[in-house]
Amino acid sequence: METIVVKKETPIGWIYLNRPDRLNAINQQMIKELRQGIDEMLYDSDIKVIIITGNGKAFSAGADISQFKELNGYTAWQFAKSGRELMDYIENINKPTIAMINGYALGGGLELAMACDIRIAAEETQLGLPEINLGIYPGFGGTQRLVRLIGKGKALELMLTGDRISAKEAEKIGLVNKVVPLSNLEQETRNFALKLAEKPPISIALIKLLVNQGIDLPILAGLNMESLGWGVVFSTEDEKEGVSAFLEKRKAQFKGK
Ligand SMILES: CC(C)(COP(=O)(O)OP(=O)(O)OC[C@H]1O[C@@H](n2cnc3c(N)ncnc32)[C@H](O)[C@@H]1OP(=O)(O)O)[C@@H](O)C(=O)NCCC(=O)NCCSC(=O)CCO
Repeated sequence: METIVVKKETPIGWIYLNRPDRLNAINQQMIKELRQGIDEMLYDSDIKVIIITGNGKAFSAGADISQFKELNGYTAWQFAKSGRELMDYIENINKPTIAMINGYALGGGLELAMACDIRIAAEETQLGLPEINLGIYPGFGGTQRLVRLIGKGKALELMLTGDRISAKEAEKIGLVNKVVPLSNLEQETRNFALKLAEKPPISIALIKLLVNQGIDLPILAGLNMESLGWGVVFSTEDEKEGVSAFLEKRKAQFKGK
């Protein structure tokens, strides 16, 4: 693959956006290769958590603007659709994902980070959806995901102004989960991933499904899904192990069964 690098550090799967001279701008090829990289991690049962990050001085500065001049109405629609479908796919996979954000997370770069379950950013990071300054608007799911993450008022402010905000401000409004010094970014993200890797995978998959699908359902439908899901978790070996470990005062060892 030319635009990303994948590295397995069991139980963590690392995916590096790898166009550093273009600040990891997302082109059609990267969209295709990201899907392949995600699938490689998804179908490897030894990989429990996926971390997406950027090589060089940015997570990603967004969609590749140099391709925009070639787009017409139809191909622009197709490009946005393929980027947005990638983000939907990442959001809904049944393994946890972490965006490890360094430098810039702008436009499609922030939309990719928002499709991940957890965002950990270095202090120097700047985040934003500056598409409006190009005479367009966020097209990889940003208009929908940002509202759901931080609420309508602040989401509109960020999208209408196109302003960049600091990592600290992003943490304050709930856009990132954690801000750390750049020198600690990799280790803190790894530690977070290892913590998630110890949790029962079936519970993780169900929590993701309930949250991601439930948010768009009438609350009673979501609550019913939650109750029904107990029928699934209570039929797993991990539930037996978790409850036994508590009663026997030992640490549970989950197997994803
Ligand atoms: C991120 C910025 C603020 C960084 O500025 P700076 O440090 O000065 O670095 P640059 O010289 O601008 O960038 C280095 C190099 O990368 C190219 N580049 C940066 N971003 C992109 C991009 N999105 N697409 C294509 N290429 C990009 C830049 O042209 C430079 O190339 P050279 O050949 O060396 O000149 C600044 O780069 C910036 O503001 N970038 C654009 C951010 C943006 O508008 N993102 C939204 C894109 S639209 C989108 O994402 C749609 C999906 O919703």
